[in-house]
Amino acid sequence: MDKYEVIGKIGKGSFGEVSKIIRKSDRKELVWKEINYGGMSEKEKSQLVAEVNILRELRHPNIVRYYDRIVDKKNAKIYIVMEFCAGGDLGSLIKKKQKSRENFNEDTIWKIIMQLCLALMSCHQREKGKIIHRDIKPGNIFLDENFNVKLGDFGLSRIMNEDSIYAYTHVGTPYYMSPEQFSDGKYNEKSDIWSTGCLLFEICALTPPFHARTQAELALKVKEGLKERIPKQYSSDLQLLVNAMMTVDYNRRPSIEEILRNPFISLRIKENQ
Ligand SMILES: CNC(=O)c1c(C)[nH]c(/C=C2\C(=O)Nc3ccc(Cl)cc32)c1C
Repeated sequence: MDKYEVIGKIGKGSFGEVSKIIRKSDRKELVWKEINYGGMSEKEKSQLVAEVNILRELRHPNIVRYYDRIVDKKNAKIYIVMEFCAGGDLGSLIKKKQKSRENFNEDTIWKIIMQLCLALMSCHQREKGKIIHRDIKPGNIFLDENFNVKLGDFGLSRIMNEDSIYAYTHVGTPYYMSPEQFSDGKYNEKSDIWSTGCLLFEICALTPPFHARTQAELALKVKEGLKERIPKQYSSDLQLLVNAMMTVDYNRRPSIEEILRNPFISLRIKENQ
């Protein structure tokens, strides 16, 4: 713990508090996420260790970089040290745009979604077995000082799923839950594609694709898949991509490889690289 100086809390990550820290050896700005494993079963604890080990090996410019972990046995806490993203989370940025009624320009949207697709590809195609995120949402995507997009909490959410007591510490309507998850709780890499489609819709429309007062109502709307068009200022390419990613039947929903093979997508990647 004394390798780092704590600056202060900067956010409530999905499964624990995030604080900004400074590494004393080189004054590098970092963050750590504090996870209290006190109430965890042995199974959950070993799953947490497995998830952190997966996080350690993920190296991609669009995935939040893992640096270190500290286990504080006395207080039953684990601190996961990760890269600092000065731009904060995409959720806050969307809220700001909503307030100022200012839409993202189309080029920025393509840059964001392409980086996310590249992050997803590196995890869905991982040779040691695909990693599924399960919790893609604006609050889990971070921006660095150059507006590069970083997917956070990769893999951690696998242990913190609905049957974990920790899953309910973070509230919020599951706006991005896929039809197959609502139907039979089945989750696969196509579910990450659905959530990314919902995210793309929200970046364009500055509001989630489905609104409901109850989860039951949300489930119905999601399974119907009926949503508004994205604002007409955007190209049909963008609308086509949202529609493809939000295909209700996951067997017909494109894989990340298919999305990145699509000409109007791959062209944008080349333009933005
Ligand atoms: C108001 N909060 C912020 O502006 C903010 C900033 C500048 N950074 C963050 C969050 C993270 C950050 O900077 N790096 C992170 C790595 C993993 C996770 Cl789960 C979160 C972060 C936040 C929430």
